[in-house]
Amino acid sequence: MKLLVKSPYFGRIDFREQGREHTEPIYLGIASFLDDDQETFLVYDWRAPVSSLYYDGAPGPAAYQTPEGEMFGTMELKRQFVIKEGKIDVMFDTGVTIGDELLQQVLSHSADNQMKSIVATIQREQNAVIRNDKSRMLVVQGAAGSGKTSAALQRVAYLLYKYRATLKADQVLLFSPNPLFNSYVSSVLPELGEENMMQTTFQAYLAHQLGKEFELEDVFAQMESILNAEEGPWLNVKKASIFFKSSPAFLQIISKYTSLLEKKDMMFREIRFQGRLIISAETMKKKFYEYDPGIKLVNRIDLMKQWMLKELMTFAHAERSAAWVDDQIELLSQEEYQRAYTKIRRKQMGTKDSFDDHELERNLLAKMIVNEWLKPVRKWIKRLRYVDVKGLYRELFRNKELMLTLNSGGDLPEMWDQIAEQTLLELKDKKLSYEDSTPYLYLQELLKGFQTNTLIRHVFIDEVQDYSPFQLEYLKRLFPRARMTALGDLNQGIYAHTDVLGGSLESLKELYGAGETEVISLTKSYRSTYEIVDFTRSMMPGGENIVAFDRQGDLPQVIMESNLEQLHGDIIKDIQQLHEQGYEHTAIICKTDEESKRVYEALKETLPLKLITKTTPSYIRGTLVIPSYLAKGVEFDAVLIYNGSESSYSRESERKLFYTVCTRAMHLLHIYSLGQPSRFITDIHSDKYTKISK
Ligand SMILES: Nc1ncnc2c1ncn2[C@@H]1O[C@H](COP(=O)(O)OP(=O)(O)OP(=O)(O)O)[C@@H](O)[C@H]1O
Repeated sequence: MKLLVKSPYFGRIDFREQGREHTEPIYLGIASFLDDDQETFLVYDWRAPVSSLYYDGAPGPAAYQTPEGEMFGTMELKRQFVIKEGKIDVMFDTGVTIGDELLQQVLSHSADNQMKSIVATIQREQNAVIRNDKSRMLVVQGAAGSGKTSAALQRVAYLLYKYRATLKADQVLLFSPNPLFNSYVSSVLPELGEENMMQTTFQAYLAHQLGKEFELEDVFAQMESILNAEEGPWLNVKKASIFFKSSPAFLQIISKYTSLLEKKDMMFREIRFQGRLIISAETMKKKFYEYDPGIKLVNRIDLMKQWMLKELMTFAHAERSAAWVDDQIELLSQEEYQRAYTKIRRKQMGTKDSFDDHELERNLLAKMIVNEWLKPVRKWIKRLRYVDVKGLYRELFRNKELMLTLNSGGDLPEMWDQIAEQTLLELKDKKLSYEDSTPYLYLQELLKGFQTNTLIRHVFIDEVQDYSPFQLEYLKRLFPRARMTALGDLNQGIYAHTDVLGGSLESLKELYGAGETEVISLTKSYRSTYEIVDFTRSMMPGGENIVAFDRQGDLPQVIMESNLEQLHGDIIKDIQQLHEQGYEHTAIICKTDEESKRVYEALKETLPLKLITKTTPSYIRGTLVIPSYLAKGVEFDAVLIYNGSESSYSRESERKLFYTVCTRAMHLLHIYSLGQPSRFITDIHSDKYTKISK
């Protein structure tokens, strides 16, 4: 209710139902508002069935879906309002779906460090994304700035409204590209009067599962090492390794591997206590293969747990008479002894044992001490740590024959020996690279049982092009009861593994099957001015399909600098001018974290800069210095590319990265270049940008 005080509604449609004389004015707002009679709607929630008329239809014959079926009639008026502090600011009558005037107004505003809701100006194709609730998997492929994230968030609000009796905000989970992005989008749902959905990153999930055992490389560290690497053997091996380990083929290999392990070659970790062997790996292996081969691998491993706990009990029993136990009893302080005494008495209550007998007392204390000392071992067994996942994963890279068999005789990557060597070295150091983390986790779960989450009903994956097929398959298994909404843009696939998606998000259909998947394309770009979209789309093959929203601005500038001092001087002047012109939320986008830090250090005395790193908790309003890959998903009034030179952006694999950073600009794009500009720029027709040589 409070939400409506300042701005009670943003739209009005006059609708006459078929066969009726009376035309009803329908006001739309971010929530419903009823008259005192509690029956008459004065304002309809934007998510109500009738509200879809506003988003989908133009004046004339119109229809909308109701739970009882389709309602036909005529829309006689469609009006848009901007109401601020309870006063009508502007008002338009529109003929087309949603008039461009209001959108023009909204899009000309300044950028912010937090995303805004778009309910007043949702476009028809975005509405289709928001209200889609039929398919198990909804794939949204959309150009940069086409409103994918916006549509996703309004969709969450829509689902929470439509299924309010059964769906709660904590049953909806959004996977964001990075933790910063979580903060960027976290204001939208509260602005719409809804509780926020759960948010996480894939990295956070990996860290939760594997972070204790390994030093994990995160995706940003992987990116940083690739971007900073010189062309050469290391880079080639790394790329080949990423490509292979992210592919569906490797997923198959791991599945086959576990089938093979059902028959032979399982590996276990022996159990020792105080340096003494309790159960050897060989004994465990023997036991494992003694179970009925018809029993599934995971279940056999679980059966082993019971057996091992029993073995441990036998061991514990015998251990009570060991000399070290007597030593420990001697070492008990008066206080500990008293505590033990009370504890044992409590346990012994009602039995005939008493603490009066000296031998019995010793036995009871011994039992307690041994149990206490063996607690970690018991926990270790209960957590199935005896399964040697690391050894088994290592084996895949140590044993080429095995790998070839699992790959069904297919070719391994050309640089297999180097890939294997590199992987083994890292494992030895207890390190797990980003490309190994999901496969490793997958193997672990196949062996120990999948930890599924059945609470979550809707999973949203933003920037889905940044996930490997392997990771997506993994998420599908992790959330067996959830529907999935995947939003992405292949042109922004900036990570090395993203090529694996094979050039089309259509391949995502394979995840749940074409019958259960719907793909919606958003081709119109709203974020940037016409000039910026026209420039950036020229960088990408197929970019001509991106439609620019007609909001005029300056041509992008490409400023060629001959030395560092001059570059820095011009950037300082530029930022100062932008501030004077009222552009407050701007970014100097660098290629890497390393470069960002250098630029920040060089300019921070003169400019009020904020450095963004992967550990920064939230985006701040102001002038940011930010590495390319952390600028994903967000936007700025003006973007200054720190060095868009040929020496900095020349690898074909960096084209998408360059495109992604340039598309972060809403109103102005200034690309600085130390020396010759990147080929990604010079390939573009020169009338699409202003070239300035300093
Ligand atoms: N219908 C709309 N009405 C008003 N603003 C909109 C609309 N659609 C998109 N926008 C604006 O366009 C900008 C880009 O939207 P959004 O970030 O959702 O796009 P995206 O497709 O996720 O972009 P990218 O893939 O480049 O990160 C935002 O400022 C958003 O508010």
